[in-house]
Amino acid sequence: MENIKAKKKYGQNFLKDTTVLDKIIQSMPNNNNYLVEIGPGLGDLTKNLVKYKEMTAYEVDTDLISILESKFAIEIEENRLKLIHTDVLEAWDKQETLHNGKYDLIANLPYYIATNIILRAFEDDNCESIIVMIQKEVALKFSAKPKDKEFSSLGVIADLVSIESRILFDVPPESFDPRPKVMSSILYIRKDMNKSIDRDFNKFLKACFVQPRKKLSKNLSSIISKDLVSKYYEELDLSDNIRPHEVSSSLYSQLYTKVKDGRN
Ligand SMILES: C[S@@+](CC[C@H](N)C(=O)[O-])C[C@H]1O[C@@H](n2cnc3c(N)ncnc32)[C@H](O)[C@@H]1O
Repeated sequence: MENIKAKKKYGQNFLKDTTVLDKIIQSMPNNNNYLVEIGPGLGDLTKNLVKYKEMTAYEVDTDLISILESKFAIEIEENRLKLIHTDVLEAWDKQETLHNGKYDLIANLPYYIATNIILRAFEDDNCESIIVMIQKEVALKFSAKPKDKEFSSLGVIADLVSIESRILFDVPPESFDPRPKVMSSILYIRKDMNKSIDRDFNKFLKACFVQPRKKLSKNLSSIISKDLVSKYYEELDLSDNIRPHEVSSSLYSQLYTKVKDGRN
């Protein structure tokens, strides 16, 4: 590895296993979309991606930016790679999209903000596919289906915005330098470009799953009155004993519409 110390605060675990790098490249969707990478790090994944497509990479770490600028001087000069020095979440706050045109997001994400990044990518209307390395435990949540024990607010949202969401393969700690403490997985999500999610829906879901093993009705009564809970349960034909992970995504969507309309 270059003479650089990985920074914990930026979630830096550099992917060094070339077999895994090849497998990520093989997982790239076969389409004409532009590519966006978040956190190119030392550029090992970037080097492989830029061979196939024009792309933009967002990196927050100043030290890495100067390494990347000299490593990819030719690609930057030829406009095949655009390197943007910023916190990607701030970029999303400013411009709502990471690219003005349909794109796929490919990244080995910093674990400390991986969930936020995926949720932001769901809201970004130009982002079609998401192929990201994240902590396995979080990948299981995003790919879980109703009745799975991992089914949570993240599974509901992923289910509602996507045509497909699944784990492609696992990656062990030995594939990185430095090694993370946890197992990682590559998560693949193909969004349904006709669907979009109301930002407050996520807050509503968090309340529904606040005590995941308790009855959903109990969690709901912290945001609406018990009378309204009973009314909506009757209208949607929900059993009083139902637990949050047993409710389908479409029922959550209907329940949210009722709660929202009830407030207006
Ligand atoms: C897990 S490392 C992956 C590095 C490289 N892509 C690889 O696979 O070896 C995460 C990368 O995200 C960068 N990063 C962390 N927080 C970021 C943020 N808020 N915005 C943009 N990049 C960020 C880190 O500096 C680091 O380069």
